[in-house]
Formats: sequence, C-alpha cells, structure tokens
Amino acid sequence: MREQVDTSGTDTAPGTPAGTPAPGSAPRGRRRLGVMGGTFDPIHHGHLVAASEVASAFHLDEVIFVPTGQPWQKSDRDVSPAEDRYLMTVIATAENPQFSVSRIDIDRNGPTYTVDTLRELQALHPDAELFFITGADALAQIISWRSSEELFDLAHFIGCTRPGHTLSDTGLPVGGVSLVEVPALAISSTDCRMRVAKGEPIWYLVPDGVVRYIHKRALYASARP
Ligand SMILES: Nc1ncnc2c1ncn2[C@@H]1O[C@H](COP(=O)(O)OP(=O)(O)OP(=O)(O)O)[C@@H](O)[C@H]1O
Ligand SMILES: O=C(O)c1ccc[n+]([C@@H]2O[C@H](COP(=O)([O-])O)[C@@H](O)[C@H]2O)c1
Repeated sequence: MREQVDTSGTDTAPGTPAGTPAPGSAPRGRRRLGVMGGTFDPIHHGHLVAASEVASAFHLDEVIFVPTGQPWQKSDRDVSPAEDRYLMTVIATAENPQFSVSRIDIDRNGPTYTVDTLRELQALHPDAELFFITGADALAQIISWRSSEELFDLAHFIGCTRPGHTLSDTGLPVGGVSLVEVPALAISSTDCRMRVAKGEPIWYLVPDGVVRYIHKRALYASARP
C-alpha cells in the first residue's frame, strides 16, 4: 500500500490503525515524534531529505536522529567510532530546530536493537506517538530484526523510496507501515566513504560541516568496500 500524501485529509488513513492520523491531517492531541535510526557513517543528504519530507508529510513535531551503537547487521565491516558518527549527526542537524540527536543507542552496551530504542523512547516520551523512519532497503530487512513483531506496537513505520531499492510493505502488518515517495538522492554512506578513500569530493553529498569533520578526523582514509 502506498499512501497518498493528501494535504486535505483530516482523518485516519485507510489501512492505518485507529488513532494514526493520515499524512496531511491536522496535528492534534499527542506529540508526534519521528525517529530516524541509522549508522550514519557518515550522515548524508539522503538521510536529511527523507527525515525532512516525512516530518512535513506526517506533521511531526520533531525528528530524533538516533545513531546506532553497534549495528549488528554490519558486523562484517569496519564502522567508525560511535562518537564520530554521533558528532557528525549533531553537526548535520544543528541548524534545523525540528531535528535533534539522541545518544540512547550509542550509550547502551551491546548490539543495537530497534526494539530497545523504541522502548526507551516510549519511556522517555510517554505521551508521544512514535514514527520510525526507514529507507526502502532497511524496511525490506525488518523481519530479520530482533522482536520484529513487537516493533509495530511501539511505533508506526514509514518507509521512504530510495534509488536502487524497491519500496514494499509485503509481509508487514497491515496498518503498521506507510510508504512515502521522497526526492530521489542516489547517495549512500558506502559511496561517501569510498570517495574519501579515493580522494574524490563529497561536497554537496553531505553537509559542509560533515566534510570538514571527516577531513579533520581523517576518517575513511583507508575505507574498504
Ligand atoms: N539516499 C537515501 N534515501 C532514502 N533513505 C536513505 C538513503 N540513504 C539511507 N537511507 C535510510 O536511512 C537509514 C540509515 O541508513 P544508513 O545510515 O545505513 O545509511 P546508508 O547510506 O544505507 O549506509 P551504508 O552505505 O553504509 O550501508 C536507513 O533506513 C536507510 O534505508
Ligand atoms: O533491531 C534490529 O535487530 C535492527 C537490525 C538492523 C538495523 N536496525 C536499525 O535500522 C536502522 C538503520 O540501520 P542501518 O544498519 O541500515 O544503518 C538503525 O536504527 C538500526 O538500529 C535494527
């Protein structure tokens, strides 16, 4: 199901659980918090545009970026230190008053599971409604995540289009997921790391401050695919 982003809508979207206002409906009642989880190694404009588009379409009050602590499904590759990924995320989001960054995943020991992230955010914001934002590639993997069946009780999931990936909610709980089209940015953190390693520019793929931070900290100098 691909939901229409209907700016005239005022009620619950077809296929969404009771109480989940349709995208475009006027915000009312509970605070609406977006959660953008990611390894952010480094954060790039694909992440930022997806968060911004979803914030607008779903009338979110805030989007919390949550850098992963230990991304267990990326254990086959080198991941930059959590503090570097956290700081790059802070730099990238600092100018947007609607964006914030949480340390909850990097401060929790062990592998990062979204079920823990969402439980913790729910405890911190008991009156808020949570919207977990993912790209098409991550959405396609959700069934492999820890306690995947519980995730949809904790948050409404929003899958975003991403070049090179098919956006689908097949196999996911009916009403638990909305699919949205966002401006296509064929940017990946992997490509950014490879570019830095090869001495190629990453200007305009990531925010300027992130380019400078990567050079200051000499990140990705020896990045491997
Ligand atoms: N260009 C993009 N457009 C839309 N969503 C994206 C884009 N890049 C990443 N995302 C989404 O942002 C979230 C965090 O992604 P992540 O930090 O793993 O970036 P990545 O570019 O996929 O990294 P890598 O190349 O290292 O795997 C995921 O849900 C992912 O699907
Ligand atoms: O909960 C899990 O088992 C799980 C497995 C893989 C990824 N995730 C989450 O998905 C988000 C995107 O992750 P990644 O690895 O694509 O950067 C991030 O918030 C991760 O913590 C979560």
